[in-house]
Amino acid sequence: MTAASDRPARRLLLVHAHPDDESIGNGATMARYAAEGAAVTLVTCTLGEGGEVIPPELAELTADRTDTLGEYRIGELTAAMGELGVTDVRFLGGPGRYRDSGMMGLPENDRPDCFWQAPLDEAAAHLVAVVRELRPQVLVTYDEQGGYGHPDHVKAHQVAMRAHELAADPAWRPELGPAWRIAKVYWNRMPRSVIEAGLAATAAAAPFPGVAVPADVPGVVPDELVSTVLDGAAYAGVKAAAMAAHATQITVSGAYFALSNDLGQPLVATEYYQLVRGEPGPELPETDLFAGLGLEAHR
Ligand SMILES: CC(=O)N[C@H]1[C@@H](O[C@@H]2[C@H](O)[C@H](O)[C@@H](O)[C@H](O)[C@H]2O)O[C@H](CO)[C@@H](O)[C@@H]1O
Ligand SMILES: [Zn+2]
Repeated sequence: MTAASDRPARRLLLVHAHPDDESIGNGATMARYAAEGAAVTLVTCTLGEGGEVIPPELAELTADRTDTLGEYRIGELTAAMGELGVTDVRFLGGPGRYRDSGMMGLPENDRPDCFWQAPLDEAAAHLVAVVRELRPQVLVTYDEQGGYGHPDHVKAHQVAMRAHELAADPAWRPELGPAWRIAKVYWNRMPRSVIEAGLAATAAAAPFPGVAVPADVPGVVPDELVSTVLDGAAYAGVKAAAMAAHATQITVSGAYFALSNDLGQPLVATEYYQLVRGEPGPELPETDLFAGLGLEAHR
């Protein structure tokens, strides 16, 4: 167990479904807090084995050919985290423990080894062990829809929220370490006005054959649900580089990006959140995930 004096004062835990989600949703946030000396830990729940592959020269990696995309995406994630300065990167239950479940409704959803089929408390126990080891004050994950309905995103939400609850219960699995209550939980959000303006700009610039619609973008909500706005302008470059490192999944073109569906989206450095557990800081919208925790001196 790390002594309290050896831990950074501010500790942030992010839970994501696949390699690439962290850079798309939180790249600037992760880079900021890493640069400020906070502890930033990423837990990714699958290796993304079921993904499509953009570069033709890597096409044989897919599940229906050599089925080596998961291993390859570990390398992409390592490179992306190097761009952000994030050094603590973990896979839930260890690399390959839970396999990518595929898009909702596909036969992959029924594989016994996929994340969607994982028993909730079994998966949550792996995360409770991380929470009780690290003692983060802030947890970031997706909303109940997993942002856009992908089964691994929905499950990542369920596991993160369940682990938040169980980690704080001293009677639950005490062998996983002393209980720890994470003070603040945030869901990734995108204000509707921001994405509508960004998609209009994308359509005008036309960097890709198509343009996404708001329903394609994770976590879109009415602006008033956003509690926290992190201006990541200073980290826009490293966020773009981290996204580009996930080259099997993402193509970056200037201020825009596209997934393998070739539908352009704005690459936004300001990142938005909704506080769903814990108390907000004194000023709204918050501009710091640790606002209100008395840790301002540790920036
Ligand atoms: C951002 C994200 O969650 N990507 C997932 C997603 O990938 C999408 C999927 O392959 C879809 O069929 C494509 O049209 C879309 O462009 C992709 O982004 O699902 C994959 C399979 O579960 C997953 O590996 C990928 O990380
Ligand atoms: Zn994903």
